[in-house]
Amino acid sequence: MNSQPILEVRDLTATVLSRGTERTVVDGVSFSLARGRSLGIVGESGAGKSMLIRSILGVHPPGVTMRVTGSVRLDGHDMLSLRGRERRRALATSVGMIHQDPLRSLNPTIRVGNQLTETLTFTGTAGRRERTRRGIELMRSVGFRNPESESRRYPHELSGGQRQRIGIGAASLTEPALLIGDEPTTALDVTVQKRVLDLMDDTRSRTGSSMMLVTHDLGVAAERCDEIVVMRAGRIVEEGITAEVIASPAHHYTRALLDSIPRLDGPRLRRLRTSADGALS
Ligand SMILES: Nc1ncnc2c1ncn2[C@@H]1O[C@H](COP(=O)(O)OP(=O)(O)OP(=O)(O)O)[C@@H](O)[C@H]1O
Repeated sequence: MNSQPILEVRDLTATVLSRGTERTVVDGVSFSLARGRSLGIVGESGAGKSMLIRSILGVHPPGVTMRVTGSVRLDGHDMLSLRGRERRRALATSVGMIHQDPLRSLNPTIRVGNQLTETLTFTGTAGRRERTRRGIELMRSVGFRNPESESRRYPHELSGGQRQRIGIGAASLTEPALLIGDEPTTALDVTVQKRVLDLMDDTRSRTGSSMMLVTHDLGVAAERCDEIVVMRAGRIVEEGITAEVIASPAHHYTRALLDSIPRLDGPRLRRLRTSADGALS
């Protein structure tokens, strides 16, 4: 078995360039993720979690010019040196991406079954009949009871949880080495959140994928990930094995995030102070 980490990020720095000004949004980030393991990227809004993922994948926000330096080795690909078609091919075969709002990534005019199998068309892995069969099989595996008829629906005809199931199905279609969830359950209500996270866990056990889970919720990362990276203002302030970070957080910001996790047995919660309050450094 390949013992190389699935992802190795070294000194990654991303700077947004706009009208003669520069703003560093990811600042000297280094970490690695072993194959088969799961990593939670945690931090408040604006900490740089999404920009970190974008910089790793080389997918920048539309209309934004960015300079990215450092190195990213993903499933054997030297990501920062890849361009255009080569990069898209590396992403299509090695990475499955699950977004916060699957409506953003689903085409409203295409039936969900057809969208699911689009990736297979792109990677050229199967003929039309085989793709349809795989799409239906996949919908069943992500919890649809009547996939033959449900695959003919349009995205707006599904609930938020069902759409996220389609998102997870699409992300796992090619059994990628790395699944990335960018706040995949933030838009869902609590009971649906648990089912979607369970489905991601099941999918990982089926495909053997590693996982990066981006979330502002330390509780979710603590429950689902082997390791945690805590980000603040573009930097990593704490990282380690989940159980150790939770048992004895070294950084006061991690302690503040921990204090803000709702607990049924605990005292009333304090609101987490954010950078906007200016009190945490
Ligand atoms: N399109 C953009 N153009 C310029 N700056 C941006 C853009 N998107 C994000 N930023 C800036 O980059 C920094 C990091 O934002 P990022 O979206 O990565 O944070 P985040 O931790 O993912 O937060 P959230 O969970 O709210 O998305 C912020 O200061 C933000 O203002």
